[in-house]
Amino acid sequence: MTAGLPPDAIGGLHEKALAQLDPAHRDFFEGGAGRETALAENVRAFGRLALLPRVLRGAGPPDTTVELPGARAATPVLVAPTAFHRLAHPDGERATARAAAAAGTVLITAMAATTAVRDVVAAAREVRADASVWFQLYLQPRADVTDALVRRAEEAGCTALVVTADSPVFGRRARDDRNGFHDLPPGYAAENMRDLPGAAPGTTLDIAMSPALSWDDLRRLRERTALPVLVKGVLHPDDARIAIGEGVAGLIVSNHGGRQLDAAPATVEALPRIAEAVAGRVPVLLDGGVRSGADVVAALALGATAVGVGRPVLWGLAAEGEAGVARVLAELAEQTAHVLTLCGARDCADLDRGQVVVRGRWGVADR
Ligand SMILES: Cc1cc2nc3c(=O)[nH]c(=O)nc-3n(C[C@H](O)[C@H](O)[C@H](O)COP(=O)(O)O)c2cc1C
Ligand SMILES: CC(C)CC(=O)C(=O)O
Repeated sequence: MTAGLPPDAIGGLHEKALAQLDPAHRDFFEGGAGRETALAENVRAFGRLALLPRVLRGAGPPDTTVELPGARAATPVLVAPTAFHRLAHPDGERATARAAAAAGTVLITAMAATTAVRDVVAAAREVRADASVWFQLYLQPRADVTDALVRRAEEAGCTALVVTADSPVFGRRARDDRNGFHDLPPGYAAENMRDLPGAAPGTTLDIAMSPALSWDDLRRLRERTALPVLVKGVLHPDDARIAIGEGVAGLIVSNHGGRQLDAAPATVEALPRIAEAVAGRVPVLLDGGVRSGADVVAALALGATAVGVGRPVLWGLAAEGEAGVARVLAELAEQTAHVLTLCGARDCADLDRGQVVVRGRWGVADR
């Protein structure tokens, strides 16, 4: 179990998941790139932050709904895209989709899902007719493959596309190397990759990553879809400005949960400069290391419209399937509402940057 996690519902599910998962799959879900510095820092950076509550504001119970591209969410906690849910639980992405829909939040389903996007959206819509599912996309060097994936996401009923831009090459993950875990085991497949241009009928294509991709490819995508396009994996303020110039509908500040560039900063440390560069023109989301309602509220105060959670959802899924994911999402939503109330906030936007301070570095020295 990760050091420092409190013995709460999420911590309990984490422990249970670790005990139940096949060790190679556990390492795939838990691990990061290189020395796992970015992975650890994402969590630690939140731990360095404290919240300054406002008092006697007559705020009443907070309204936690957030407006997002192609979605209205009941809570600012979204499900970040993660691969291979059927390795965590036999119900896989369907279980995650049902729990996210029941929580009234957005599931960003992964291109590397072990369930086809049409089945993921159908599972979500069984629970809630207006459930929002976004499709996470790695732009493929073959444009006809990207186009086919986008058509699938559109036909399935996804309401936005999330282009992951932080993966010009696959991150080097020591745990996976040690375990020889580089492919899905027999009986599992990246179902979205089946029957694409260039694949023999019935077979799946490998997901390609390419350092040759550029903003031109993103522009090409935008010209071919009416769906809002968000870019995930932005850490540099200049990239945030370029993305806005390219007409993106939103940005996700992310270091891929510490699984790509290990030298990347903690996402919550990158957030204020991105929020400044964006200046409210599009929603800025963040993922990486969010483990509590206080983390969510700190990110909101620093300029995020909403956050994504990756591993905690996988812990819930591995431990208890749909019910486990539901518990994780309910816990984070409740904690968020509670912390907003304690901070005197009316809603998720009723916070400001001055309410977040760095522990040990705020106080006498700053006055
Ligand atoms: C097991 C695992 C698989 C992931 N797969 C993807 C993926 O296929 N596409 C993607 O854009 N991000 C992927 N991510 C990154 C997440 O979307 C997200 O950025 C990260 O998990 C957030 O950090 P957290 O796990 O600390 O919440 C993955 C993360 C994990 C842990
Ligand atoms: C299988 C990969 C494409 C999924 C991924 O992005 C990750 O493991 O971080």
